[in-house]
Amino acid sequence: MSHNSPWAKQASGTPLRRKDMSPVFKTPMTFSPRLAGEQAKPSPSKFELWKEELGLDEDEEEEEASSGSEEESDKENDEGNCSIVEYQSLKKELEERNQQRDELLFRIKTLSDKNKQYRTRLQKEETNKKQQIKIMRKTHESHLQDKMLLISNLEDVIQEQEAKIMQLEAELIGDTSQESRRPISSTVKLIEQLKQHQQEKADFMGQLLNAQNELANFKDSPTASGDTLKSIVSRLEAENKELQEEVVRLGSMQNTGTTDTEKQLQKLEIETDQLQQELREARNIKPQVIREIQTDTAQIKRLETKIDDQQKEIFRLESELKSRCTELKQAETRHYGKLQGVSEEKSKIERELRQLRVELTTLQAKPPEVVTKIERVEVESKKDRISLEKSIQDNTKLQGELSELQQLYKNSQAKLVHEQGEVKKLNTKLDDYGKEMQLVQQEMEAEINRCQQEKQEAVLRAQRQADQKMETLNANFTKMKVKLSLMTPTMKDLMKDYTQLKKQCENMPNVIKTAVKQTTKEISKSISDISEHNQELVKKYKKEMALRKKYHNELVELKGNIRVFCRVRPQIKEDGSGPPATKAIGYDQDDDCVLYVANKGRTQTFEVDSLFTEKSTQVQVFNEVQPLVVSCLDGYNVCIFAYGQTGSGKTYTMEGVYGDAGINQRALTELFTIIEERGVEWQYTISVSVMEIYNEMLRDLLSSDPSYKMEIKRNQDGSLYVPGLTTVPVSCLDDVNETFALGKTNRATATTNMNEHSSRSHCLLCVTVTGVSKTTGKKSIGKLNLIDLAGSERISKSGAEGSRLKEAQSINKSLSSLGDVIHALRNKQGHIPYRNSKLTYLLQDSLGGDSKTLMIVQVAPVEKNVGETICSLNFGQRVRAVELGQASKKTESAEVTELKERLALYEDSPVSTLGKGSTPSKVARRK
Ligand SMILES: Nc1ncnc2c1ncn2[C@@H]1O[C@H](COP(=O)(O)OP(=O)(O)OP(=O)(O)O)[C@@H](O)[C@H]1O
Repeated sequence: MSHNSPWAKQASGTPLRRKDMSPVFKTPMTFSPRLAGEQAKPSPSKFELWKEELGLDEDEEEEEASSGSEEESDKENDEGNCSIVEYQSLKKELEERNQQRDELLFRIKTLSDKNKQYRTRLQKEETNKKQQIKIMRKTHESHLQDKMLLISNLEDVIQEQEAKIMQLEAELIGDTSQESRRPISSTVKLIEQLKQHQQEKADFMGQLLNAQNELANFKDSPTASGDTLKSIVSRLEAENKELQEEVVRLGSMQNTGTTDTEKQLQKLEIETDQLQQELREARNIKPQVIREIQTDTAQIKRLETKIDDQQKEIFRLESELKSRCTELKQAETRHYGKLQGVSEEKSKIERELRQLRVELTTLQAKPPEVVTKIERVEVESKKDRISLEKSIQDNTKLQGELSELQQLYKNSQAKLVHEQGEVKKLNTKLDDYGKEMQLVQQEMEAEINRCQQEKQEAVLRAQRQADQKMETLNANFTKMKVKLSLMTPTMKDLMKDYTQLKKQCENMPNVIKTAVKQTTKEISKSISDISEHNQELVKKYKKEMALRKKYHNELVELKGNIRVFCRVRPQIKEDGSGPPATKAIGYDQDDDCVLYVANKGRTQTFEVDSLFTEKSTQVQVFNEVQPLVVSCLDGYNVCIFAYGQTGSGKTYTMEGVYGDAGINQRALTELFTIIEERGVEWQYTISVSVMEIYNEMLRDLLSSDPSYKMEIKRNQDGSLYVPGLTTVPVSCLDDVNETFALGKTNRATATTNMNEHSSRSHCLLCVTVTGVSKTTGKKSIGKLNLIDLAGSERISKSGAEGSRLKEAQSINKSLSSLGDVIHALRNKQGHIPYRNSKLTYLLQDSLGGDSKTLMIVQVAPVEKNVGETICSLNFGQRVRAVELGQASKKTESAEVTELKERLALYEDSPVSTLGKGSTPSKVARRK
């Protein structure tokens, strides 16, 4: 953060006023006059400020408030306009300031971009530097490789020297005798060879030192790779070993030489040890160096310090070198001393030699023992000379070594200076970049400071303008206040009104609550009234419905309509499951004679005379048909037949199941009960006959030969009868059950598959009730036909073939004949086609005569039977429209009966018919 920042000022101990800190774009409307240092004045209300901001005309306000003078209003108007103009100019200025601020921000952004560019350049320079270091490292490596080559060359030279030494040794050992002959020349040769060896050794040492320096340099160089360092160290070790061996070898060679050389060798050995020590140190430093290599470029600084260390090391080496030079000088002086000693000895020996020569001459005459002595002395003097020469050679060699070492030192120093120069260059570059950065930063800071100053100035200017604005506003406010004082009486009135209204408003929730309560009460009361009314209406409706039914029944009675009941059987397991087994029949809640059938998304409504749902019991069904059944006791012909598709429950309704009897059994039971009740006045006889129509063949199921085809005949009075039909008198329920059982047995013997057969034939139970009044002798003959029709079935749907097809065709024929008859009756046609089928022909009396007829339409409740259900119900609707005319009782007086009996006897005609009302006790003809 720059020190020019306003926050910096605040921190320095002179706290900034809030006013100074407010942003340029602060709305003057929200500025507090107290903060502006103005005299305390009542602050304008929000409403006034809002008006001011919107620039509402003062004039308008005045017009609304009071009828003030026009002059005053004009003045105010001008002032208002003035303030708007000022406000707009302030706004413009603010916008300009904002633009300036944006420009400044843009400039700051460009500066920061520049800064980024500089940074990237710096990074580039750094990478260049790194590359330079890499290149340097590579050159070092190449240097090292050169050195290695040199070492290998030296090795070759050593080998050559070794060969030479070997030769010399051989010469020394093998040719002692020759040497004795040419003592002086061989000694000189040996000395020369030794000198050569020493020079070579010095060369090696020089090389070794070079290698050592290189190693030291390399050790300090952070750029050398760990692996190469490792290999170089190992190579140097090997070289060192070889050199040591060489030294040992040379030592052994010189073993025969002077003790000075031995000392020299010892010194060299010490040096070698030192070198080894240094090598070990280098090896110890090696991992550290590797770690240093692995660090990043930030270690450049460390490198610098290392360079310093190197310099120190160089100084140390210099001092070491110096000490070695002094040592060498000392050795030289020692050598000179020794040489002097040797020369003195030589002169002494020469002297002695001369003496000895003299002696020799004197002794030449003496025995050969003296000659050999002379020779020995000669040899000894030669040896001394050789050692002297050797020492001189050593000395010159050591001087050569020294000069080489100095040269090497100079070279390494020059290198060091060059590298230091490089580092300095890089440092200066870095300094330059730093300076550049500082300059940029300074520029930026100056820019930021300038911007902040401008900002502050703008804020101050805005502040001043806001103050001015506030002054005008305050003036306006005072004027407004005056106006307000003028307005006070009206305001008071208004306030009164307001308080009254407020009170009213406060009371409003209670008023509303009470009103709501009252209304709720009223509503609930009216609802209860309505529900009561509704209940009453429902009652009335039901009453009406009952009445309607009653009247309808009466009407039906009068008109002789065929009654149509409907029974919906419950769902059974044969219906299956899934969508086809869903229920498709619904009922009306209020009207128990209406049912709905859902078919393909549409609902069809059917009305019947009585409806029995799935829940209806056999008892309920019988209770409904009971009056009809009982009417046969009064001499009426009654016909009840069940119609419907296969499996819709016709047999269940008519015959019932074990333990839950159907209409047939219950009807007879009921008849017996009533007969018993009427037993005082009436004497009744009941006879039954059971028939079936199968494939348009009429069969007597109580006959001994049930397969015999029966015929239907007409009496002279027009009534129908079946000649030879078996009629069985029944007087109790057991008789009835026995008769039914016989009928069933005969039905079973007539076919191999009873069940199939039973559903494929129409079954008729004919009950004849004859009653005679015990008092008047009046006779009544009533007939009750209970018919279980075969199931209607669509051939295409059932896919019937063969005998099944024939059955279906005959059933459909008889049922369609029934339909035709119903159609003709309904349309009151002249000709009714009864004779089209056995069924219609047999039912002629019941359908067309004066009988009471009831059809029970049986339907299955599930979706898959909807088509058949609708067909059956449609048929029921047509049947229901048929008017047969009022049924009449079949009664005759005692005289008529007597006459009839006489006539019968006269005619001697057999009387055992269905239609004639013959005595049921009579046994069938064929029996
Ligand atoms: N109201 C009912 N309650 C209980 N089960 C019933 C009812 N109506 C019919 N069923 C059962 O439905 C099945 C078929 O009934 P039923 O044999 O009476 O039909 P159907 O119309 O006489 O057939 P078909 O024309 O083939 O002779 C039977 O198992 C029967 O017990």
